[in-house]
Amino acid sequence: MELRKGPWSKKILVPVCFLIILIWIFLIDNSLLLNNLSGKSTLQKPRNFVSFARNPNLDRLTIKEPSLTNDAELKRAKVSRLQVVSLWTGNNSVKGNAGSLRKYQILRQQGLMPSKQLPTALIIGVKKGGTRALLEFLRLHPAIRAAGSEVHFFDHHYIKGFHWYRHRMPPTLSTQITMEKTPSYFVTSEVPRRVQRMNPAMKLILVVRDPVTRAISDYTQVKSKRTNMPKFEDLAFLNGSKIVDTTWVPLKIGVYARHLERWLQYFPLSQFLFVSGERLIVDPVAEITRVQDFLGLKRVICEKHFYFNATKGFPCLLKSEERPTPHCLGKNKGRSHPYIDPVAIQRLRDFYRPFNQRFYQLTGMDFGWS
Ligand SMILES: Nc1ncnc2c1ncn2[C@@H]1O[C@H](COP(=O)(O)OS(=O)(=O)O)[C@@H](OP(=O)(O)O)[C@H]1O
Repeated sequence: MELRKGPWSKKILVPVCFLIILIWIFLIDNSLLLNNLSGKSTLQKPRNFVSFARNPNLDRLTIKEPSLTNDAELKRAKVSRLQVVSLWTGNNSVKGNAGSLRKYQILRQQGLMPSKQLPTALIIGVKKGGTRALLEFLRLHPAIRAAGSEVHFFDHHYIKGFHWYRHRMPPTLSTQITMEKTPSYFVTSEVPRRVQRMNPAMKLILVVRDPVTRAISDYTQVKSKRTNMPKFEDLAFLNGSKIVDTTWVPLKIGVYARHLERWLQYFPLSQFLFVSGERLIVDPVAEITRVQDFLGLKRVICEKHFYFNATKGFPCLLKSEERPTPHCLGKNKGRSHPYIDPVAIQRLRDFYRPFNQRFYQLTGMDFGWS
């Protein structure tokens, strides 16, 4: 049928064309956005953490789809295909710039609402081991979301219940891992049983550091907040003798084997990853790679995220969840330590030696503390 020419047909044709172009732009835009959200990231199988050797094939491993037995699982599987999206919002609520709000709009249209979940991985310690550095580095991964501050649920707030705990967590998608770090968990006797009761499959990450330097670091922290702090040597040995005061908490924490033995009554070794606090400083990527593998995540965090700050003497981040510019951890991380009598240090090394050896035996890793 021939379309009649004239001013009337122009009046219809122009808005119709305009409308078609608008719809077309909208569809293209959304499909691009959804492609981005659908994530090219592939989850990996967790692997045996004991080995330091890297397996290049791991990059291509994918988690097998579980057998789908009912509608709910089928729905979940569909959802899991829309993989990782960064939920970097800087706080616990789903706020953000126009771009991220738009992402959430699209996610909602897909029936994907981020929600707060209980953690499935914990950094349990040790205090002054480098736990903050590890957590901040891990937060660079779009599939990891972590509570910003120490939650202390399993030691201080257990009575408040799982609802309280879950509420402290950031919102996540089903494909993201929720985590938190509270270094006192490792040394608090009730914690392993409580964690096991909540989730027997919990992944447990322990950052360890030479127990002598750890104790000095612990002491330095307390000293920075207190005036008239006795000397380290006076606290570490009983009444000016050569006998180590094993009741002094900064020294007790360093008997890692004892604490680990307690945890091993509740969790198999395969659920632990032991991170070297020393290596986290000299080669952060090596340690972060092990953690990503342990968590079954794609190796996203790499050399390009770090730079070495010579003034601070530590690796720092080029950008992070909170800040788009290069920055280091706070002033209270990487403090200089006071002078300690080398004789006292040697005595402490002798004290820790058998416990360290036992720890190496238990973990299957030699951390090289002399
Ligand atoms: N990248 C980077 N920047 C700064 N500091 C770093 C880093 N990596 C590891 N560390 C070491 O982390 C030590 C503090 O450990 P934690 O974060 O576990 O301390 S705390 O338990 O949370 O208080 C801290 O101990 P001190 O050196 O005694 O301050 C550092 O040695």
